[in-house]
Amino acid sequence: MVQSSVLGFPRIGANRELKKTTEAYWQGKVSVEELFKVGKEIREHNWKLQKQAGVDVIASNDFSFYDQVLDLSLLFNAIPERYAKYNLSPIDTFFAMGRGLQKKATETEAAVDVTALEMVKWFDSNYHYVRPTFSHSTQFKLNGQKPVDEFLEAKALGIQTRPVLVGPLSYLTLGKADKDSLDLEPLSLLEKLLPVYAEILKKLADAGATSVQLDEPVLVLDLDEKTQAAFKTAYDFLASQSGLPAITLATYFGTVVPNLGAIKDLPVAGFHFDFARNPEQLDEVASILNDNQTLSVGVVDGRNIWKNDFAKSSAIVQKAIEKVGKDRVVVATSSSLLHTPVDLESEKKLNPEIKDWFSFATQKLAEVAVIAKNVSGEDVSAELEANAKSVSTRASSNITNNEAVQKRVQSIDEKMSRRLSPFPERLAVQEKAFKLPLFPTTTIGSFPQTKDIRINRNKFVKGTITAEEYEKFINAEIETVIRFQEEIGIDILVHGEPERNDMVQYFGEQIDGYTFTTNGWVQSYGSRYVRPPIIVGDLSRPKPMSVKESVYAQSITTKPCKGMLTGPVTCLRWSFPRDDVDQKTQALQLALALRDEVNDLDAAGIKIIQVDEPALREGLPLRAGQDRSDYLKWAAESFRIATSGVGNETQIHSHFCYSDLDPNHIKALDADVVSIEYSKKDDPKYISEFLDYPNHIGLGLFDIHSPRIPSTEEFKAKIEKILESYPAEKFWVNPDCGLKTRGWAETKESLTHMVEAAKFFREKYGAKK
Ligand code: MET
Ligand SMILES: [Zn+2]
Repeated sequence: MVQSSVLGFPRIGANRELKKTTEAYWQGKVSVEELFKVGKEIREHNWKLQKQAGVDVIASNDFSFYDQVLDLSLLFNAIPERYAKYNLSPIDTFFAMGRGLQKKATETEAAVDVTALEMVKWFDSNYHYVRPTFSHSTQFKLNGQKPVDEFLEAKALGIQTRPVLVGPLSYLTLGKADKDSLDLEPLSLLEKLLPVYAEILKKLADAGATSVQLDEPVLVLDLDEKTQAAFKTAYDFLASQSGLPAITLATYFGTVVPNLGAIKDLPVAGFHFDFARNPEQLDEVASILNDNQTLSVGVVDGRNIWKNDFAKSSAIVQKAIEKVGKDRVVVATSSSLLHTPVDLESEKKLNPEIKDWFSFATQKLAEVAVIAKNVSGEDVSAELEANAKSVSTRASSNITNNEAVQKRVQSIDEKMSRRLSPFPERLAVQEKAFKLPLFPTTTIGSFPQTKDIRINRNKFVKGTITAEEYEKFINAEIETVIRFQEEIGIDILVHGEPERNDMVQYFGEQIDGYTFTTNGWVQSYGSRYVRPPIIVGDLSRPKPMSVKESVYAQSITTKPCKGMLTGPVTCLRWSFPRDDVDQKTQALQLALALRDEVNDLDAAGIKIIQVDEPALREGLPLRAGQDRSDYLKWAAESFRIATSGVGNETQIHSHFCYSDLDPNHIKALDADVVSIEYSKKDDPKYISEFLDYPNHIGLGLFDIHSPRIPSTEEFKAKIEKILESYPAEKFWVNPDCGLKTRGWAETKESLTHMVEAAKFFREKYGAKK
């Protein structure tokens, strides 16, 4: 019998239990015991679910209260001194590293004030991991034994699991040197790190684990020779230790072929590869296996929601079987299912025709099991037949096809993606029109999404308040936000986005060709989950989407107020895209819809329009090469199509966050002003990369992921430092990102301090002139 395997299951709980208790814990509303209890319930539920679905190899340690990479930093004691010094409990240290912590002193405890570690996108997904941060003083040692505890928990239920850990090379490569140790190369820590890996693996073996999954997704990136060679060092070392569990080395999200040299001859028990994304790598990866190594064939896609095509997947697995034999093949999900919603069955409102095309994490469990049975020769003809029917109905459905949209994409001409005049000319016109001071202050768009806002939105969705009542409520929210900004002296206002449940979903709901879930939550970072809309067909905008709110906001203030839109690439990346049409076509369809919206805003008198593209970087193909340059071209083209229908006097802004942005990627967008995440960078090298960026930039001055309030002095010091190398006349003052996840109290204080600091420099520089 061919085995089935799942590399990891969503840990948020079927009803977002994890979010609810972690947030309650942070607010001091539930005890740490309650927090741990809920974690345990989620894990147990997930394991049982997988067992019942007939999955043979079930992961443990795929659970985390925040992030699985941060789990390792805690486990290996990679805790920078600025956190360690407070002697918090392990879980509180963990949360402090993940989200920062600011606490007033009490009679028994000292005050705490520390920012979060850097958070970065997990490969090309919208999941964010907390970047391991090393310094010369990092002392790896085991700090707790979470993987063992969770293994034992499953074992107590009678479920033998395969613990999963990020492997040593990925852990180090995804990390960085801390500010105080910038000359430190993470990879140089390998020798010190390996014994700690061996120690935890040994403990797992002692607890009864016979195999472990070590995730080495960095193998799908471009790796230098040194890193490639380090695989041999690391896995030889682990193989030389006695009594460790058998290791399956797992990669996903791409092809490993360019790095085959790194894994050839590694003394591991088996490999896992992503064949959902790169089926063509089969021949080459199979050729490096020795006679005993197993081949885990990832065919059930962990990154999308489309029903698996059993015939296609079975054929891939069959081919693997022909190469290495039945007993060495395992049918698996392509990656952890972390990136998919938990259960399709909780969707009660989906059009049944469309619902039949989908498969969420829970359904994917059954899919791996069925494919495994099928290739083992068991009779699953009923399942195969039903599956083939769903797949063919979707292909021929008229929900997916809209001829008018297809024609419009075909007729896009080059002029549509060019602004009227080059930036310097636009700038001259805009300076006259807006008369902005030096260091203009602005925010990224959203203001706190209060409980009141959510309650009223729910009432409106449920129909317990009328559209008029809801509009009145939203307008009052907008007014509050406008008055606050006026009061503290912000220069370019925003309306605060209170009407938006989410920056992509809000637009998706108004674009034909999209569909939505009611409970399809996916973890984005920590306790922040998103409900990605699903692109099922050709995309078009039947009517204006955001004009009403923007016009209202502008009507109640004399200061310029930005119109706010989500860009085509971000709409695409933060949705589940179609898998039957290429991404470029989907982006161009979105670009045309947004172009109509930008033009409508402009015509309605909104003269500063921000089109956010925070997902631009994450969509970048993971390896350099043709795919990557093609992507950059169509991504920039989509943005420019969306924003080039307006005159020179209209100022186009864009915003980018959560990523290591390369200024070259954003140049081609030709936005007049961009804002980028900067608060956690603090790295002069990074500024210098932006020096020749011709247009204006706001370097984000504070971390909106953390409730921490920077003082005016802190803002001043930051600005001062930036001004050492960055020209004042191009410099805008703003936070890292939108404030929707923050509370009002900290938002007010932080922004007030930010504006005070900007005013200070305005005076200082004004005096110089
Ligand atoms: C993740 S980028 C967010 C941009 C959006 N305008 C906001 O302020 O929330
Ligand atoms: Zn942002």
